[in-house]
Amino acid sequence: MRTAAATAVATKYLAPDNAKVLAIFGAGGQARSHFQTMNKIHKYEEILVWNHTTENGEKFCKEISKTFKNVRFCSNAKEAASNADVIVLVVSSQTPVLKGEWLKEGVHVNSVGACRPTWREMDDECMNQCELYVDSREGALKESGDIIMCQPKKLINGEIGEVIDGRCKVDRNKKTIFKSLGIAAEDLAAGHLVWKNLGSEI
Ligand SMILES: NC(=O)C1=CN([C@@H]2O[C@H](COP(=O)(O)OP(=O)(O)OC[C@H]3O[C@@H](n4cnc5c(N)ncnc54)[C@H](OP(=O)(O)O)[C@@H]3O)[C@@H](O)[C@H]2O)C=CC1
Ligand SMILES: O=C(O)C1=NCCCC1
Repeated sequence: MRTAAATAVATKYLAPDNAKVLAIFGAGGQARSHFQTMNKIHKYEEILVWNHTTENGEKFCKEISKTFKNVRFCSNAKEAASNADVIVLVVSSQTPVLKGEWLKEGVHVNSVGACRPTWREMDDECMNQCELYVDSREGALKESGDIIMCQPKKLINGEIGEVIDGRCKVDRNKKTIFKSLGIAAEDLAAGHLVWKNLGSEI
């Protein structure tokens, strides 16, 4: 849940205000926790789901349709991506599942998978079309295959903490990526919340 909460915070600061369509790529544990947190940031009118196996994608859609009616499985990744204002990539892929040629103007992409230096989930065109924000510069330059392998070399616009505290200005009309790898501050914040809510139980 702390990973999905971090994505939701990044989306609050980077996505267009009037985001109406959310695309989720993937149908595993992270897809489920992201479905819960992303709905707290925008009132989406439609959710599009793409997964590399149709069976698991349709199962995930059926599950979330109990609480969100307008959800649709797309067997074609381009269809999901090209209609979305916000995209969440939560796949265990080693090669790109998202192409830059599919992206809408102003789209915000949350890249949560591809957490190893040799793994990709976005192609070079996607990387090069977007302004790039990360949770940690140090982590991103060591762990993100999408950043390490991108040609030409991709510059990082800022850390999300710098956006939140005002040191880094964002143009929400531009296409943006938040590259998430997970940082200790997220674990500390999650642990603190658990501790606070345990109250007199401990
Ligand atoms: N940034 C961060 O802080 C964190 C990142 N992660 C990363 O997020 C990703 C998803 O995690 P999680 O949901 O827990 O994992 P799950 O195993 O629960 O789900 C993985 C998803 O990826 C799909 N998938 C598997 N192989 C491929 C492939 N080759 N191409 C495209 N899709 C594929 C699976 O489809 P199917 O089941 O149908 O095969 C499934 O939808 C992982 O890469 C994980 O490392 C996880 C936690 C924190
Ligand atoms: O922060 C985490 O937790 C993880 N980050 C990337 C790989 C999976 C777990």
